[in-house]
Amino acid sequence: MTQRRTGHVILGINVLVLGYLPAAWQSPLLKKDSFVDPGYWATIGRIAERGTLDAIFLADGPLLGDPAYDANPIRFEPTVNWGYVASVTERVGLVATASTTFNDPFDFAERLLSWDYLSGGRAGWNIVTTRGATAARNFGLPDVPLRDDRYDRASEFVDVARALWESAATGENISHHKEFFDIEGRLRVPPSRQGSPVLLQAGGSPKGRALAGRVAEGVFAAELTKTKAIEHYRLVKRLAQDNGRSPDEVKILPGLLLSLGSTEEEARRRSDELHDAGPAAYSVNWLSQSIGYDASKLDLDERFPEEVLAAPADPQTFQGSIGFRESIVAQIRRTNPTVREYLKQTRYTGSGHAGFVGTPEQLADHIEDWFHSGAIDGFNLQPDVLIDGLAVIADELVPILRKRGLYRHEYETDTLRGHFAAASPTPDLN
Ligand SMILES: Cc1cc2nc3c(=O)[nH]c(=O)nc-3n(C[C@H](O)[C@H](O)[C@H](O)COP(=O)(O)O)c2cc1C
Repeated sequence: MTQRRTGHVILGINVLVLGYLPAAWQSPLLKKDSFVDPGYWATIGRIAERGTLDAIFLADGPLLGDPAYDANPIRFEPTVNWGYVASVTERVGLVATASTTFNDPFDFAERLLSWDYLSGGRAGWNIVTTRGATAARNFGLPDVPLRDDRYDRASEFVDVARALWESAATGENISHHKEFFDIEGRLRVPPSRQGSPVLLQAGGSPKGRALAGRVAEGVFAAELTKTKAIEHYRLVKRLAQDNGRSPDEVKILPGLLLSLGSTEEEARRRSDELHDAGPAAYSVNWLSQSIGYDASKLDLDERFPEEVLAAPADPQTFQGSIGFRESIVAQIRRTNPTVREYLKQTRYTGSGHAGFVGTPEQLADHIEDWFHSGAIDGFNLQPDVLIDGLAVIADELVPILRKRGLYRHEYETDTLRGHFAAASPTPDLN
């Protein structure tokens, strides 16, 4: 697909609190308590809005993260965090990740619609099913339910939430009696300016993609190569069509890890310095939990054994994300590195998500290429250190994209759903 597309890309920021690299907290621009400082969060919201960005995201799980592979183990609950940021911004969309495994749909639908209403119709929900026993133990379970069961509940959960949001508009009770939930009633909250929150989805297993095709208006994806990204882009858009929807109704937004500098050398130096300032075992631990194999047992100077790359012994009980795992394994198979080479490589190309190290001009080239190749509708950008990385996006990348006709000059709408609808339509899928 090489046709030139009309319209503009979508730009989201997965904030990851202080940034995606574990050394982000060492930035001289931060205070020791920035991650919980309302002033920090107001600044992030305002910089995003200065760049007329579409949305800021918060990835999340209901647990204290493990610093061995989680750069930001402590976070506020996302809807509350964004509720505060909504009060100091006007246009930027705000996306909160929340679990369908560990929430109650009535309570959650009411909380989300309340927040959506109060933000002026800027709320989005990133639907996830949560991985890992640590989260499960916070809810009285020894481990999370099996993946397919989690997605069955997710599917019904989303149906209930949507029906309840509908009830806010019609004033009629819903009567839902199915496998997971029994609900007779309606919400007391009024519909928001955009009707109800925008639905996003993250998770690339077959059931994850099926859910996206059926209900999601945006997908937060993990793509390491353009070829795979194009394949998955077309797959999810087709799934939407199979559900009687227009492919435009679901926007595909892979994550992209960023280290930016005013020259390529400066960007590489920044990336190297930040990586070197983080815990030595971080990338090995990250890889281990992402592929479901203890990578510290691998010989650093050997290539990855086939048994590590083959499908996880049991995809149902494998704790990580199938979507992430697939994209990492595809990358390893493509470049066939030793373990040491892979860990070095991922400094610049990303681990799970693709990575980009370079200048804002080069980043604009990359976005333009993937956009016109039909691989993305936009990116969910993930700066190494958020506070200055975000400023470079707003003040340097965005003006370049504008000059190239790839981004709008001002907000065209004031709701998140409006921002998505105003972006580029899907190119011809045939
Ligand atoms: C790009 C991407 C981002 C994700 N972000 C989160 C997240 O923030 N919180 C979470 O619980 N799960 C997240 N997940 C999805 C989970 O890992 C998911 O809850 C579950 O394990 C199923 O994922 P799967 O369909 O890829 O196997 C993400 C998945 C992908 C591919």
